[in-house]
This record gives sequence, structure tokens and C-alpha cells, in this order.
Amino acid sequence: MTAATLVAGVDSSTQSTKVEVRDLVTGAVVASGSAPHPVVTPPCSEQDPRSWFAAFEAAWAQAGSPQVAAISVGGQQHGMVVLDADDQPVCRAKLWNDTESSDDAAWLIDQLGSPATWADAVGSVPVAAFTITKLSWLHRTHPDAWRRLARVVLPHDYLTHRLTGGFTTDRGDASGTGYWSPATESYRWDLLDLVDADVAWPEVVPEVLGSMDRAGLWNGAVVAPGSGDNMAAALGVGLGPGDAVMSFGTSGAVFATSSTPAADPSGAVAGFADATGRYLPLVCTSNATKVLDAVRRLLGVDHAEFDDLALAAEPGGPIVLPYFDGERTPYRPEATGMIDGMRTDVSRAQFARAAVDGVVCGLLDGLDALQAHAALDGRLVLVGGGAKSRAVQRVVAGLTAMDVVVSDAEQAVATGAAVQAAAVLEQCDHRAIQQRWGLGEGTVISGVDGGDVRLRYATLRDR
Ligand SMILES: Nc1ncnc2c1ncn2[C@@H]1O[C@H](COP(=O)(O)OP(=O)(O)O)[C@@H](O)[C@H]1O
Ligand SMILES: O=C(CO)[C@@H](O)[C@H](O)COP(=O)(O)O
Repeated sequence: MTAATLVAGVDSSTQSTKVEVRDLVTGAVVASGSAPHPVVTPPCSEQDPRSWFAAFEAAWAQAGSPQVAAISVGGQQHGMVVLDADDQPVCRAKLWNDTESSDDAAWLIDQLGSPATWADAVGSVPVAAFTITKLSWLHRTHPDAWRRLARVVLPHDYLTHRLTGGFTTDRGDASGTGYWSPATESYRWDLLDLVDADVAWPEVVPEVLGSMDRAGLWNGAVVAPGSGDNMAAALGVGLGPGDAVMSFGTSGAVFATSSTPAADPSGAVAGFADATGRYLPLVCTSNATKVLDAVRRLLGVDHAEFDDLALAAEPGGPIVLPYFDGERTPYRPEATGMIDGMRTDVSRAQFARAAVDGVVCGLLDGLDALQAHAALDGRLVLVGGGAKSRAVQRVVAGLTAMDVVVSDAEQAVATGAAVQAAAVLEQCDHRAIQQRWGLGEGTVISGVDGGDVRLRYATLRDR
């Protein structure tokens, strides 16, 4: 009997690296592993990129260090990895949720004249998350580090580089830099020149690969282009027209596929590209599972007890505005969280529920904004670590008219990266792999009554 051909997907996200090894033919998960990343807390949110590769090696060893035919990396979007002429990090990587470059975002918007001009140029209005604002911050605050800059890459590009030795990216992740246009599929050198016109930018940024291109080889395995974690999750859940994904990780994200690039001058919807040649309009909030973790810690309970509490809450409890780590949508980088409606008879259950309600209401606002950029008449698919929460699942289902399912792909990002690895290996359409592996299924969730919580949340949000 010949050994099965294997492919691997990697999710290098904010809190950890996960790897998933699948049988190329059946899609069965044959091994997996995970390893944590250093804990970060905005406004300064930085990690040593080398710690991501160490986490990948640990997760890979946990999965049994298998021989695979192809591998692909999905990574936390945006951020900034700056390397010197010897390909070593010049400084720690700034992550998507670092808000120290918020003044730079405002300055860059002024340079082009308006948010709408940015949305037309690159599909998105720059916020502190975007790489271009972090480059401006480094240029402005760390001239010594700036002089050593030889390359700027994204987290998934760095890991792909550690596998292949080359410098590549893909259209999905490139679309979160603020200097690559999904509409024209090209870098905007003029925008990078706003930061520093003396840098030879074409030598500094990676080549943008097509969705079927190979980035190189690693131990004999084909390395696929990889992508941003949300682009990979779209592949992992087999996201089709009419459906949307709601992701509960460190960030909250809600996104859908589209055949046309989005350009939202309000900045709420980011007009990203996806990993297949289409587009992925997306709304991202900065505060999802860390808010639930913080309130759970204060209540002194585990995940299951927290869910029991939140689902048992009496109506009329407080409202939590969950901007614990600053907020990106709506854009309030300096914000902190707020609790409204506290009374002496508040219960622990009501406090737990208020945290869930707050996180979910922020993402439902995002879903409303997304409706203008994609016809959403299908399912809302929940993914990410927080999607395991029964309270999160049932509160979402109670507050939206869409059919809510929890994806069967337990690690949607790693699964999507494995789909990409398989598609690039076989040079076939992603959908063929998704269908062969039976992806796209999920468990249907019934909702709990949310009452008037969205109205109360909106009142506090806009106060
Ligand atoms: N059963 C659960 N209920 C609620 N939250 C959970 C559960 N299991 C894990 N989490 C949370 O999920 C988060 C990690 O999810 P993940 O999607 O891996 O995040 P990231 O992509 O930001 O690294 C952690 O904050 C963790 O506490
Ligand atoms: O910035 C975004 C999306 O634009 C985030 O969604 C990051 O991609 C990080 O994701 P998680 O690690 O929280 O899943």
C-alpha cells in the first residue's frame, strides 16, 4: 500500500500558530499541532517575527513533522515586518492591533486630501492597522532603524520566506498594506513615496504572486503563495456568494466574497482582495475574544461556565462598549471600554451576557455595513476560537435574520491554507478541492432573544 499524499495548512494568527495536515485525496485531517505566540496588549502591540517561526516549528513537531507534498501559510493580516540587508528583523514586528501609528494614518489621509481618495486608490481608508501607517511611524520615530530597512513584508510573507528563502506575497494580503490596489492589481509607488521618496520601493516590497503560483520549495514540498488569515478562512469554509463569515479571534471580522472591488469612503468596509482572484470586502473590529477573556477572568470562570452564565442572564442588564484595546471600526484608536446601566442589583450572569452582547453588536454593525457591498441572502458562518462559545453562537443567531451556522472546519484558516496548498499542487480550482473534501458544512444554531440590546448598544456607541 502506498502512503497517502499529504498537504499542510498553517495559521499564524495573533495568539498562536496552528498547523493542520490533510490527506490530499480525502481531505481527512491526519495530524495537527499548535503553539502560542507572545501575549500582546495595545496600544503597543509587537512580536518578534522569529517567535512566529519558532511557534511554527513547535506546532509542526507536534504534528509529527510529516513529509508533505505542499504547504501554505495564512497569517494575521497587515502588520509590518522590516528586515535588513541580511534578512534579519530590524525591530520587532508591529501587529495589526498596534495603534501607535494612528497619527500617521491621519497624516497620510491629509496628504491625499480625503478618505475617499484613499478608498479610490487602494480600496480602503488607512487606519493604524495598515502597513503604510506603520512605515510612516517607523520613518518618523526611529531614523536609525529606517536607515537599515532593506525589505518590508507581511507576517505570512515572513514565514513563507523562512520556508523558501524568497520574498513573495499574494493579492489578498497585499490588499491590506495600503499601498497595493486590488482594482488595478498593482503597487502604488506614489503612496509609498509619501512616506519616503528616497527609498527604492520596488526592491523593498515582495513580488505579488498569482493564486496558482508557487512561492518555492521547502524540504521538497511545494510552497503555495499563502494569504491573510481571513482570506484563508474564506477558502476553509468554502465561502460562496450570498454567505458571510463572522470570525471571533483577537479581532472580530465579518466578510463576504464579491466579484467587484469595494471602495468605501466611510472607511468601515475595507476593500480587500481574496486569495482566488475575487474580492473580500471586510469589516474588522479590534475587540473580540480578548474582551470575553477579560470579563471571564474577572468572573473567575472557565469557558463553559461563562457560557452558562451568559445564557442564563435576566433581561435588562448593563451594556458593554467593548473598545478595551482601542477600536478600529468605528475608528476610535484611543478608546477604552465602557459599561453603561450598572446597578447595585446587577448579576454575574448579566455582566457575562453584556460582554457577549457588546462584542456581537459591534460585529453586527459591521455586517450591516457589509450589506452595501455584497448581497447577503445566505448563511452567516461563524469561525475562530470564540465561535466555540455557545453564548456567542446563540446571541449572534438571536440578533440577525441570517441563518447562522458554526463551521465544521474547526481551524478554518489552517484548513483554507491547506486548500490552497492542494489547489496549487494540482493546479486546479479551489472549489474542486473544497468539494472533494466536503468543506462548507456547519451546525445550525438557534438564537436566544436579544430584546432591544442593539438599540441600547447603538445609543451608547453614538453617545
Ligand atoms: N470555548 C471557547 N469559548 C470562548 N472563547 C474561546 C473558546 N476557546 C477558545 N476561545 C478564545 O479564542 C481565542 C483564540 O482564538 P483564535 O481564533 O485562535 O485567535 P487569533 O486568531 O486571534 O489568534 C482566545 O482568546 C480564546 O480564549
Ligand atoms: O486585521 C485584521 C483584518 O483586517 C485581523 O483580522 C487580523 O488578520 C488578525 O486576525 P486574528 O489573529 O484576530 O484572527
